[in-house]
Amino acid sequence: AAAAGAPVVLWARDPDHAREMAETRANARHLPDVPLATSVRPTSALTELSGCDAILLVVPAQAVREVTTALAFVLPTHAPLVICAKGIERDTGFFLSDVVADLRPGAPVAALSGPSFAHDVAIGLPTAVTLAAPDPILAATLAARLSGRALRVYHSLDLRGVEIGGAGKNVLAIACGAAIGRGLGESARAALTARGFSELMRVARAYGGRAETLMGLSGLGDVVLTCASAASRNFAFGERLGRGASVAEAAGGKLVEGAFTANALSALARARGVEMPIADAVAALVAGRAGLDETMEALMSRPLKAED
Ligand SMILES: NC(=O)C1=CN([C@@H]2O[C@H](COP(=O)(O)OP(=O)(O)OC[C@H]3O[C@@H](n4cnc5c(N)ncnc54)[C@H](OP(=O)(O)O)[C@@H]3O)[C@@H](O)[C@H]2O)C=CC1
Ligand SMILES: O=C(CO)COP(=O)(O)O
Repeated sequence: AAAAGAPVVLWARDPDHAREMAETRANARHLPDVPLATSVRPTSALTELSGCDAILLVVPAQAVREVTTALAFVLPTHAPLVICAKGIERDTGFFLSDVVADLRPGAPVAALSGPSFAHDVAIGLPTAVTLAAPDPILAATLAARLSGRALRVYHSLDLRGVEIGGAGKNVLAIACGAAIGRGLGESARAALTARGFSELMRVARAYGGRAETLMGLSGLGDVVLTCASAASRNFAFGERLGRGASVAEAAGGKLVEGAFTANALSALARARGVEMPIADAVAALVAGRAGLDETMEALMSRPLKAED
């Protein structure tokens, strides 16, 4: 947002962290080698967001409800909230836009998603993402305001499709990482990526998402990035599981959104009669209901069918 020319209030929950960022003009905890742009003003006072005309909600998916609840007290109803997390609420199975709509009824909501490692964006490497909102003017306006020299923000009306692509790709990345960690090879990774993508298309269709959205940046684009890169926390988590680590060891204290999302995604699919065997397998793996070899065996012995 700062690179696109906006003055930015950067809220952090920890007052010491906000103070340190304001003093050092860097975020040593999360992006240590990237100086803060001069137009970024760190704070830990939520009330300082009340004058902002758009909010980027960049917290883990499972924290969206807590932070939105607090924000609802300070934001005017017309201020759009842009969800940047990729996941599904584990306890309720809600899409994140439904969590936000629940807490801020009638307020504008959008989602920003796509292939974009935070560090790449922060240092100004070329990146393209999608901003979706049901309101076409809001989607186009927010996308234009966030786009800059290095970050291209496309806009879309398909909020559900964008949310499903972002949440689902993390689950697929775990499957791909596990296959690589177990030594199953690049061909297995490609098979899991393609068949997993087909699962995402099916579940998105069942929830009203458009195929074009899934084939775009927030779907295929992010599947390609996350399933192929060891820099992805979800992929790296899967890779460590594949090498025999326990779930806790594999996570290593890092945020692994796919591990929180897999079960909820499987349940959403089942509720609409959609088959997602790869997501089911990841859900079983991260819950400790099945081992990796057993999971692969079950996937490989599924009845053959026409490719869909
Ligand atoms: N990192 C990346 O490259 C990308 C991440 N995303 C998505 O963005 C989301 C956040 O990921 P990421 O930024 O990496 O995660 P982090 O773990 O770095 O957390 C982001 C921020 O959220 C804060 N936070 C966590 N829990 C709470 C809470 N309960 N209340 C208030 N603040 C909280 C953290 O604060 P504190 O520092 O105090 O812990 C931190 O500043 C995820 O859904 C991820 O999938 C999407 C694209 C790229
Ligand atoms: O969403 C991301 C890139 O688009 C980041 O993925 P990880 O959370 O797996 O690191």
